[in-house]
Amino acid sequence: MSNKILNIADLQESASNSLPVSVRDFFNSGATNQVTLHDNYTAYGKYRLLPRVLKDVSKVNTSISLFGRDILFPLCASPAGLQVLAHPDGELATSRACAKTGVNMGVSSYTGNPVEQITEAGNEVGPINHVMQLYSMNDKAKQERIVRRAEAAGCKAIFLTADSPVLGVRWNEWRSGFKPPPGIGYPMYEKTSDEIQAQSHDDGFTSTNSDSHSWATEIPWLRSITKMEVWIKGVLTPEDVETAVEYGCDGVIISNHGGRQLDETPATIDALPACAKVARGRIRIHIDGGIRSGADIFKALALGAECCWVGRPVLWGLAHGGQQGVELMFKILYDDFKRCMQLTGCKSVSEIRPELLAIVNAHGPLARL
Ligand SMILES: Cc1cc2nc3c(=O)[nH]c(=O)nc-3n(C[C@H](O)[C@H](O)[C@H](O)COP(=O)(O)O)c2cc1C
Ligand SMILES: CCCCC(=O)C(=O)O
Repeated sequence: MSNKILNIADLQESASNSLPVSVRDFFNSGATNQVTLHDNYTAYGKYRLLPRVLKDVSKVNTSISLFGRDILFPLCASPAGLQVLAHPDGELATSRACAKTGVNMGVSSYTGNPVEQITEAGNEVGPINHVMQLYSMNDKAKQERIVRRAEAAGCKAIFLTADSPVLGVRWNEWRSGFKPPPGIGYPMYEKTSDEIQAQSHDDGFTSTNSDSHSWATEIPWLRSITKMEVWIKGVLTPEDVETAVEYGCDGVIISNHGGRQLDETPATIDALPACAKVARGRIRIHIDGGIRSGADIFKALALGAECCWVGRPVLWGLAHGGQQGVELMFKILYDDFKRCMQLTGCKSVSEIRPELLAIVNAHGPLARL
């Protein structure tokens, strides 16, 4: 194996070779037949880029503004749980790497490190904004404590994950009896290692999080207890974008949880255009799932997303080399995205438009969007 890491596939290979099989499978797998996991990557392949040539691209501005601050380029770290299984520094390393790179970080409520330490670790390195991911929980007082701790720690938004009233069908996790090794707790859930060890991963999730959640119970309540922005993570339809607008949410993340929840949902890049169409500037639209190259980021922006997020690439970066591995992951995608902008003739992110994409048509020439 070449030890040169030039792209995300190289990073995945390096990480996958270094992790115990049950952790590797927990990170890399999706639900049921892995259909959506696979579609998330491959659906990007149906689009082709239509460059405009002879443009002065000597000065390219890749930045966008998010939570009141410019970030280096339109990519941030999705909230993914249990990063301490990829590297002992876990979320602290991710936070430092995001700050060093100049992008934002989502903190999973299944973090192995408390949010206060995560935001502090990043802030010591440089400017960074964090968002706190949240599930609807049975114990509302505990859920409120997570929100209040996140706000006090400086988080800018809640990402309420809406696609997980129960966990997806995870055959690999059930076969391997996956759970974190002893010694790891969930500090946001106030769960000790002993409590975690006493249950299966699936039972732990189900007994803690709520399958009786609803827009009406969650959103006004969140609004009443926090000034942070409220975003919905896991939206795939224009109908749910419209509902998020009605409930006054600040943004939605078009996401199928990286193919880990309901299998056979559409690839997020396929769900995006209809969602962006109904948003009409009334709500912010971000996307995650299967983004592995600068061209993928470019395509998502051309189809209406304001910003992209990556989950597994962060975990692979961590497993490959801790903070430096995550920085390497972001550098690969930043360089790739910048070059993609230059080669398509875009000087700023606002110039990335649908006219620069075509769609592959199996029965004839490329179709313009
Ligand atoms: C190991 C792992 C753990 C995750 N944990 C959470 C979580 O705790 N909360 C959540 O909302 N999403 C979680 N996600 C989903 C990510 O936030 C994100 O939606 C997904 O990973 C994006 O797809 P990608 O991995 O293809 O980039 C997790 C994903 C992975 C791979
Ligand atoms: C560590 C629990 C993370 C739950 C989750 O959201 C996932 O596995 O996708």
